[in-house]
Amino acid sequence: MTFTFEAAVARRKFDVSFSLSQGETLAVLGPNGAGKSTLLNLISGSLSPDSGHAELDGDVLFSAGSGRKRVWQPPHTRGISLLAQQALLFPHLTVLDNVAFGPTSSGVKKRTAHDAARKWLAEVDAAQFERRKPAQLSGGQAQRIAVARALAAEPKLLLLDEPMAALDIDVAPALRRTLRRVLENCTAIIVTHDILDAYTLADRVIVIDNGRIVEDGPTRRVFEQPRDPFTANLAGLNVLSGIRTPLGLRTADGVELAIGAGAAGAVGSECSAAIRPSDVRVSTSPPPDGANALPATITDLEPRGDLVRVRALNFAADLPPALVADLDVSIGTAVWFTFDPGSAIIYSANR
Ligand SMILES: Nc1ncnc2c1ncn2[C@@H]1O[C@H](COP(=O)(O)OP(=O)(O)OP(=O)(O)O)[C@@H](O)[C@H]1O
Repeated sequence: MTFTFEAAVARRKFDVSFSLSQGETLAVLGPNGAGKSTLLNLISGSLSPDSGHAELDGDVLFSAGSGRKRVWQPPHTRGISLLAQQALLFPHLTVLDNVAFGPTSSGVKKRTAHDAARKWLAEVDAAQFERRKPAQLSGGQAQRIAVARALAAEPKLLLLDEPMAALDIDVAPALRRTLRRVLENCTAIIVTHDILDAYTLADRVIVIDNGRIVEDGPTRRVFEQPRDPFTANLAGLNVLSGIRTPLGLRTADGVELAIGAGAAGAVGSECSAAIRPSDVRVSTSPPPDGANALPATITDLEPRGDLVRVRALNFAADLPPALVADLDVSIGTAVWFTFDPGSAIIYSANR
């Protein structure tokens, strides 16, 4: 089973293509308005592209554009289930009938559909709720039932639209554990704003910005070696981009930085370096040796746990509050960020 997708929607400035292998779980991340819902809508069939072509397991979902024979498969024949932020259960049906709904409407006998529904309810640890009506369930319980209902339809591709977003923070981890288990046997695409969802559920990540894919790769690599500022911010890393030099890299502003670790392309090629904000120091005068010093102006000071994030336009340092007080810095103060060569990792921009 493979899924191939290519679609453009001009009025939304959306132009994305990618493919997915059998059993792969792909996380889709990106800022608000990036095009994540547009992507899910195109795949599930609630939106039609201006041009493009998508195939699931050899079955054409849509085909449009010049030189292509127009194909449009309605949502219910695509072999795709969508799990939304809200459980959206049928209020008048019991939990069992809600989960059996997919199999029953595809012509399976009621008894067989109920057997399948019980199997899926057990799979999501919700067997005890089968006689209840949706109004008698908590948000977390209802979302479990929605997972069972989505899986009972035996989709070739499961779409998840921020499935944890509407849940209380204390029930999300249990649902995340359930999803981790059931997604092992599924091909799935999960839209999320949460890096933890991507780390725990996805083999691969794409980041969409302005309707284009700006990152695509295995989850760990994308977050450890981000190319895009949005991804770097999500991963809690500073990323500097520049040209590879024998010592490290030279930024576009001409600052020469020594970087001790990592592998990058040839001298003169484009590269990036990632540095944790907790590995960055701040001083209010230029360091005497001038090494690895980035001049900046503070744009923001924000509390982060027991540290304070001292932020400039594209760079940040996490410092203890007492140190921030000693430095006597505030928004608008000119500072120098410094870091040890060994605390940064360099990598090729064309990974
Ligand atoms: N119904 C619509 N009609 C016209 N344009 C739309 C419509 N829905 C979204 N858009 C536009 O398409 C672009 C992509 O929006 P989309 O909803 O796909 O982003 P998103 O990544 O899902 O954002 P969010 O994280 O805020 O949900 C945006 O520029 C948005 O304004």
